[in-house]
Amino acid sequence: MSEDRTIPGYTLHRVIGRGNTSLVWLATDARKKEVALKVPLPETLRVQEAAERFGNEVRLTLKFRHPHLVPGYAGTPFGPKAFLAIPYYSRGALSELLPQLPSGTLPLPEALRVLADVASALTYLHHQGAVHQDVKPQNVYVDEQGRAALGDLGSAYFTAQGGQASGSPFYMSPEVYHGETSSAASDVYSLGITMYELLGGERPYHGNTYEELMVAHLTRFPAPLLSLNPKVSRRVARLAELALAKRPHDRPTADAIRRALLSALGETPADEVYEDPDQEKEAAPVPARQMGRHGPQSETRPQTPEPATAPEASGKESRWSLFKRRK
Ligand SMILES: Nc1ncnc2c1ncn2[C@@H]1O[C@H](COP(=O)(O)OP(=O)(O)OP(=O)(O)O)[C@@H](O)[C@H]1O
Repeated sequence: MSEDRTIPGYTLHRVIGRGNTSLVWLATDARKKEVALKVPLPETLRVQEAAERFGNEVRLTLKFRHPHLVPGYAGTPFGPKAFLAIPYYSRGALSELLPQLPSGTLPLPEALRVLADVASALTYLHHQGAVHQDVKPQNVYVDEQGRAALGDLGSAYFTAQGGQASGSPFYMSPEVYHGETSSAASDVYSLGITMYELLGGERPYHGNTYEELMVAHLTRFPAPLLSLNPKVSRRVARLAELALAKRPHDRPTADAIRRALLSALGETPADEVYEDPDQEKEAAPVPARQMGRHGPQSETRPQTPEPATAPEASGKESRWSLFKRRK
């Protein structure tokens, strides 16, 4: 990515991050509001799988609306003008925030809150029939109020439409290591690893290579979370351990984890209610096949991308309704 890139409507200030796919700029929009602009790296545009991944992130980020998913303000999924505008989180990703904290970890109530927010985002995605596939602290952003948003939808897809299983080796479920299709339960496994990291202070499995990590995820069992942090409630610890079950159907749902985390915070969990999810799914099917970073190469031609520069804060995009409490 050349650093002289211009994006109409934005003033680019400085580069704040660089991932495998994109360069991230601090920018201001026409109203002088700070935003983060993700712009694909030149190599991303050259490699079809990487370009599809960026395009998928743009399309799904603009599509989904939930208070704990990083929202998309505007974007163009494909081509030399591709970009994605999202909120700027001054503290960076959670993985970057943790080492800056004196204890290297969040105080328990803040960790429970962040995890409850991520579990809430997953509950929403799973309710929509989608899987995230890359849940990890590198993809969680925490705002100044301590509320978390899950980002990086580049690997996400609707299960009904099919997609390529993928993930990050420290967080990837046994079935994905086996090359099987990922499901909501695979996301729950990655959430379980993240729970260990935030509540226990360390990841449950270690390894220096992909193979070592694969062996650990497939054959080992985690230490009891309470032995790492006795302050965690029994119910939350039990669910974190169950989230790491080797068999997907033995794992709890993201919603069960969300409820346990909120209960541990002393709150009465409300049901999450969403507006017309079927209409949403049918409204804009996503050609997100064969997007994986660890799976076999695509044999499927991607569908023709639709132009998708979304108006910023159009007012029509909020399909999510606030949590409602049900008896
Ligand atoms: N909204 C944001 N606010 C502040 N910093 C951000 C934001 N988005 C990304 N960053 C910074 O930019 C870095 C790279 O972003 P990210 O990891 O999303 O890049 P990517 O190339 O899209 O992802 P991947 O490496 O998974 O392909 C992050 O680690 C973080 O430091």
